[in-house]
Amino acid sequence: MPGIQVAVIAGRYQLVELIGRGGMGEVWRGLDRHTGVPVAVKLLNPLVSGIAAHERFAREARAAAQVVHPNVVALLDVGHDDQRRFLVMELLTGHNLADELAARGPLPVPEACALLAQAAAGLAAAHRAGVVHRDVKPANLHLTSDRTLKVVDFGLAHLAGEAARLTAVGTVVGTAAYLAPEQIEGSGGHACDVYALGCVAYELLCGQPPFTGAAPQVMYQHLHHGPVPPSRHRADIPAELERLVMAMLAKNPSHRPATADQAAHHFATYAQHRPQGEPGAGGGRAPVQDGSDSTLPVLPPLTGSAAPPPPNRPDAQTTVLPSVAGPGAPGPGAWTGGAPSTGPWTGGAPSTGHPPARTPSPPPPGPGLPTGGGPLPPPPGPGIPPGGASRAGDTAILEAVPPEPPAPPGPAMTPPPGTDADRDAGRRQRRRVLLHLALAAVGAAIITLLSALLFSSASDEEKKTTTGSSSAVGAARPSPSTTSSRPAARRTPRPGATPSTPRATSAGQDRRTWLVNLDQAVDAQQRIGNIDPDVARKAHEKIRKAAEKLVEGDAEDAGEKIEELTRDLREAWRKGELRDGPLVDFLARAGLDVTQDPWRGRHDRKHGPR
Ligand SMILES: Nc1ncnc2c1ncn2[C@@H]1O[C@H](COP(=O)(O)OP(=O)(O)OP(=O)(O)O)[C@@H](O)[C@H]1O
Repeated sequence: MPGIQVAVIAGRYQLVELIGRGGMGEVWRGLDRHTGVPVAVKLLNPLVSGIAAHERFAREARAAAQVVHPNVVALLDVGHDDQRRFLVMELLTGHNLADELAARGPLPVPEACALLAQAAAGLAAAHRAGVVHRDVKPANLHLTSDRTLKVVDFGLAHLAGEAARLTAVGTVVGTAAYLAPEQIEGSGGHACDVYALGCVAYELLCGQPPFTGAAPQVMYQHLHHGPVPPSRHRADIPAELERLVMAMLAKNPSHRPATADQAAHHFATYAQHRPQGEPGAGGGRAPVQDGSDSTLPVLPPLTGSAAPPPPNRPDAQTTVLPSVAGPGAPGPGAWTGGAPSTGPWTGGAPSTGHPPARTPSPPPPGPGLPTGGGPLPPPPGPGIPPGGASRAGDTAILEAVPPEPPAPPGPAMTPPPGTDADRDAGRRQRRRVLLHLALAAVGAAIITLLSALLFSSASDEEKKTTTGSSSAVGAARPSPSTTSSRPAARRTPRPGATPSTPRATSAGQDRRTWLVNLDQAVDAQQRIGNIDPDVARKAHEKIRKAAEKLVEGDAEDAGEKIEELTRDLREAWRKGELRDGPLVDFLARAGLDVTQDPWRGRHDRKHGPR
């Protein structure tokens, strides 16, 4: 990492060997000189990290500090040394479950269940401490060399009582393949983690997560499709285990196991399961937890069906995605409250493979509230790798709901046509799509207003001499009809149009969240490589300065910083140092199209885009 000159952090932690690099910095094998104990030291890289990364780092420390459990990585110390923030954790040996899956494919049922029991136990401990992980996926489940599973990476966690969320208005963080429906809609509590663990269970058993494909399609499926029952992938899955996994994947959070402890308890039971005729299959450790449900399920005879070959599993990377609902995760009381009386888990209904009926979506925020919603439907999103469709695990800033439904679901997921229930379901689904589109349109207008607020504070002189970015804000505001068309990115701003300034006065926080979004868009652009590193570094720097100005209460200076940034990026685009990607789209959606010279139209680049 640039800037690391010394091998000892805070006079105590000796850096011995680099273990790996993540999105926020580096993790080193280290030695605590005071105790002689080997440790892992995570260092935030100040050069590549923006304000969102700083928040994420701090959040990881706060969340991990509150959870003490054998199935959760232990946080030992936190601090900063010169300019570098650091975390000290217990040093984990082994590898993560994503690597395990890649090496071995689907795991034997008892072994998968033993691991899932441990993961659920760790998550249950987090939930008891008021922490929701929100990014449960195989890569964040670490398997030590003695087969103890540890939940790691609380960088996206939500902490009880926390007022502000890390994610900006209109975004949801997580990894598309493991996102609960309510998380996609911008809300959710610990049931999100239960759902995500259900996705992991599915993947460990079937070799692929329940939904695959491009990220928008995967999110659409999380919202609207039922998963293919695991027994269609492999024959040796006990029916009760299938029922548990399908229940964890219920669209309605109240139809899932009420606690992660319950799931842990049942997985631990299935870990003891021995298929008939198979002596003592190895299951690894499966600690029985202090779950509230003491009724052990009876394992039924094995079912049998042909197992189709699993398609490619998408890489699962943490993603920043626009949500379709407003900010703020509801407290546990909003969606828990005891075992539900209906639903696939507690109601005793046989697993049919049909998605359970959705409860109404979380109510949209009232007027005036900062609502979410990606401003516009996805062009192929920023996460789309050059020359191909985006995948569920790709880094992306995408609409939560794709403008067009993906390929029709298979027969196991679709109720037979013609019944009243089907027609009702169809009507419900159409209403949901319309609601999502409407929310997306509202989100588009609001994010534009936020940027208008930010930029309208620039001085008149500045407005005259800039390339018209302020003017472009008002001119390029999307209308609701644009929700199903191409983004504003390719629309020419009208020079001279004036931005409209909303009367809302909670603009400080809104501007700040807009900046966080912008900062994340720079990160996302960097990940796909379509920005010169120096341009990216300067962009982060300007955003950070703008954020500082906002904190100081100087919105005008903050606006000037962003105007400068817009000019820099226009120039970078012209020189070929910035190409299509999440940052360009993000700015375009805010009415700041850096691909256009507002006076002459689209720039001619000196160099081709790719
Ligand atoms: N406590 C630990 N002990 C040993 N290795 C660790 C520990 N924590 C993280 N690592 C390893 O260090 C590497 C970097 O981890 P880090 O959490 O920074 O990034 P990541 O999880 O890969 O990405 P991101 O944080 O952006 O999601 C990974 O290979 C991870 O397995």
